[in-house]
Amino acid sequence: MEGVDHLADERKKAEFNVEAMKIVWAGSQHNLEVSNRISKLVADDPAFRKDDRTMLPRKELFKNTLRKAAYAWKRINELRLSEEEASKLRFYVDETAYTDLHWGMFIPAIKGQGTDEQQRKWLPLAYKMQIIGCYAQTELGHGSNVQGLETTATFDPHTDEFVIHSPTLTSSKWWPGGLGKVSTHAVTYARLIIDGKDHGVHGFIVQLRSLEDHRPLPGITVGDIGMKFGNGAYNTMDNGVLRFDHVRIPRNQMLMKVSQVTREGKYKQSDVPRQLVYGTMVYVRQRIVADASCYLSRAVCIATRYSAVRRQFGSQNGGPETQVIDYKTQQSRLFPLLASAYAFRFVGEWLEWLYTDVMQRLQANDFSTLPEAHACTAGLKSLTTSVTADGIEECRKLCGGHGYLCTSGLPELFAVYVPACTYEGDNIVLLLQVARFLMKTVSQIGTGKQPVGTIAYMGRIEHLMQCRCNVQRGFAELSADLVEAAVAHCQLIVVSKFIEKLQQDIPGEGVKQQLEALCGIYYLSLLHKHQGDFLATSYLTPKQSALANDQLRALYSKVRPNAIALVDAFNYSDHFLSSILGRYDGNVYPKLYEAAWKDPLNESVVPDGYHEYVRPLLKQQLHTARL
Ligand SMILES: CCCCCCCCCC/C=C\CCCCCCC/C=C/C(=O)SCCNC(=O)CCNC(=O)[C@H](O)C(C)(C)COP(=O)(O)OP(=O)(O)OC[C@H]1O[C@@H](n2cnc3c(N)ncnc32)[C@H](O)[C@@H]1OP(=O)(O)O
Ligand SMILES: Cc1cc2nc3c(=O)[nH]c(=O)nc-3n(C[C@H](O)[C@H](O)[C@H](O)COP(=O)(O)OP(=O)(O)OC[C@H]3O[C@@H](n4cnc5c(N)ncnc54)[C@H](O)[C@@H]3O)c2cc1C
Repeated sequence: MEGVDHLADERKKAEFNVEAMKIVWAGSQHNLEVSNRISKLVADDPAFRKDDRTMLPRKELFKNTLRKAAYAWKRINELRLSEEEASKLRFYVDETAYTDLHWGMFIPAIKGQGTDEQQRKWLPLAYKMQIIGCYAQTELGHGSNVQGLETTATFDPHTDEFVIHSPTLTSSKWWPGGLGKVSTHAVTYARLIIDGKDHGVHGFIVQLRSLEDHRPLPGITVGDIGMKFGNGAYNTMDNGVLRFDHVRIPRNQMLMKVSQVTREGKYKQSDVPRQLVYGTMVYVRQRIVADASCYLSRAVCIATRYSAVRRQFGSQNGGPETQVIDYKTQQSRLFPLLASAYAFRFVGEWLEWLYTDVMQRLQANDFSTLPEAHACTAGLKSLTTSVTADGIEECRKLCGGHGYLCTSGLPELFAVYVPACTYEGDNIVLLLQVARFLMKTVSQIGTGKQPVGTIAYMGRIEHLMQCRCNVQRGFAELSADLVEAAVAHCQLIVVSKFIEKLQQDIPGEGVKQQLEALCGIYYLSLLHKHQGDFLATSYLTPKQSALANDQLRALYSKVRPNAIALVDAFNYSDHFLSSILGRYDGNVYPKLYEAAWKDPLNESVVPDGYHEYVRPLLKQQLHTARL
């Protein structure tokens, strides 16, 4: 029924102030106000329609994305939106586009690795979108191993230029978003060669296409790498391939904050760690962690609302069947994901703080916290994206058959999100970085160096203090176990940041109690999942393990009446969710029925192809039957 809130009874059960929880989720009253305003702006504008996305053929889909990106830029300028508002607009438009790489990687790379002079030259052009850039690092044969890149940038002292070249097929740049069809420029990573000596990988600004007619410049071969997983989803992005045939660029287009090449061809290293060349990746990993809670909460919102609408079995005396959300099995799959969405929100806030702190220290030439920042961004990126990708798929299953329909919103959400486990660092490769950091810490504890920050706890573990280990010995052999240790370390960070959040003043009736329950669900469900490890290492007795499980079930019951209100607190509009199963009013069945008839296949009663391919079969059967 139109206009009726089918979830109204559920909402009445809430034991906390939902408006106050919205503020906690948004981060502040101000953030909530901006979110509300920009979300409405997008939802009310038919130019941002997205319900047809999974039906469009690639070329049409891509053109549509170009139109939306241009329109979004026009609105940002017309309405004089601030950077914060513009980035919210991007969030609510909810469509991956070349602009993500322009704003999210090209500009940060120039800011992080360019000299002041280079920033003065390139940033104003990029900010006005008079040039459009991408981040061209990965190659056909090399992704995770950045030091293994093959593209070369050879200094020519006669002309004061670098010659950018792709010496082999495997050196072709492959994957960069925005590269395939749109970018005019790329921050390109290549091996710096001076006088035959290889100085390793550095970043260079290279123009790819003419600013007049958009054609590739001489020596450049560029195009899109083809369709990716899922309908709609990441196919709005032009991930590209790029080859250089001795392309010349002026010397001052090497990004020279970390190291420089002089007019005479001398290589000079600044007094900063070479890892700053990887700085853009650290920035984006931190952004990805913040985003994980958004994607997971979307899926959880859909699955929770639908689980309250859906009924199966358990009818008493002809009454209604049981809401599937009341089954403990459903709760044990759904509520830990609900708790994870909140947990990732808070750890994302903390990571943003950590990143800002590290950047301020770098300005003052204090590089001491860089290794921890790298380990935290890499590890949390890996943990949160893996849990979120798996969580979206679990939410699809929680919605039964209807979750498989594109109109549930879940298939596209999964398809667009799952590459986050790979891009910006394969999740296992990143966990190995964390493991290396942990092993290094252990090796230093023995020498009396007290660990601080997120690894401070290691200094309090008795047997680690006795440990005398070498970072590399046995590392490869034990790497699968070390990856598990790295995940456990990251989980500890998430849990401790959730607990720290609870120690803050949190206004709003019942809000803190709900967050305490969710925090309990988060760590107890982890404890339950890994109880074998805890029992094997005698950190828990079987009795304690059983008690923890009892407590977990009790918390599910505590959260159950609040479940709908807890997902309402995410404050997502129906436009943003783009899911019939996740509709705010729970009016699922009539809308599913209505949507089916809008499918292009139902435009005609007799489908295209019937007369060519079906009718002849039927005729043949009639003929055979008569015989
Ligand atoms: C006003 C209008 C506004 C409009 C608004 C629009 C807003 C839109 C904004 C959108 C914003 C953001 C979204 C961005 C979009 C995101 C889309 C993502 C697309 C994807 C992009 C990519 O994938 S880019 C390519 C990413 N590639 C990788 O991640 C490669 C992974 N590999 C590596 O990082 C390295 O190779 C690896 C670390 C694995 C190994 O490196 P190597 O040099 O070989 O190092 P090691 O020998 O192992 O280590 C040496 C020491 O260095 C330390 N270390 C390594 N990395 C780092 C680092 N990053 N930082 C600091 N330190 C590091 C390492 O620990 C070792 O230390 P030790 O002390 O010697 O042990
Ligand atoms: C949608 C999407 C967008 C992207 N956008 C960009 C972009 O804008 N710019 C850009 O430069 N790149 C981009 N990339 C590329 C991306 O960064 C790489 O794909 C990523 O870094 C992983 O590298 P790889 O593909 O080489 O994987 P590989 O390293 O080849 O991984 C393959 C397998 O090997 C394993 N493996 C690799 N090394 C080790 C090891 N040392 N020990 C144990 N196991 C290992 C991995 O765990 C994985 O299972 C994008 C990729 C995708 C999918």
